[in-house]
Amino acid sequence: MSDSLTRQTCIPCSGKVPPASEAEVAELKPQIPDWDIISVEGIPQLQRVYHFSDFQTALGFTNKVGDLAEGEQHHPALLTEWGKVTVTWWTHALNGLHRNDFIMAAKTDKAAQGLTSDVMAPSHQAD
Ligand SMILES: C[C@H](O)[C@H](O)[C@H]1CNC2=NC(N)=NC(=O)C2=N1
Repeated sequence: MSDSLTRQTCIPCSGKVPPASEAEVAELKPQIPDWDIISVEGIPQLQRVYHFSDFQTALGFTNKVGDLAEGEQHHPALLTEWGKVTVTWWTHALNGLHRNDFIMAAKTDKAAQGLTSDVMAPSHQAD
């Protein structure tokens, strides 16, 4: 069993490193079930929208994600709106997805814990 994504750290990534294989994506995606894989101008990206009760909380979360990004030297696109933050991860150097993006998505989920006003699906509710 692989270690949880939140306990892993990003590796420095250059254009020489291959993007995540289909098998790797199939292994990693279930660990971040609330994220979508979208395609922007042919570049696959991980995206999730988080909901908050006001702008201040959304901005606080944005800054938390910014701190995470600086710590790992892997940076997302962040769109902060009233009560809402859209986070998008991909690896610019590869024009695609790398394990680093899945690690950061999992860490982003952890950073959001206790801050969001997302309505949780029953399958994700804690006992
Ligand atoms: C030198 C520095 O580590 C690189 O330019 C990093 C910075 N942050 C990055 N962030 C993301 N998302 N993709 C990259 O390829 C990337 N490269």
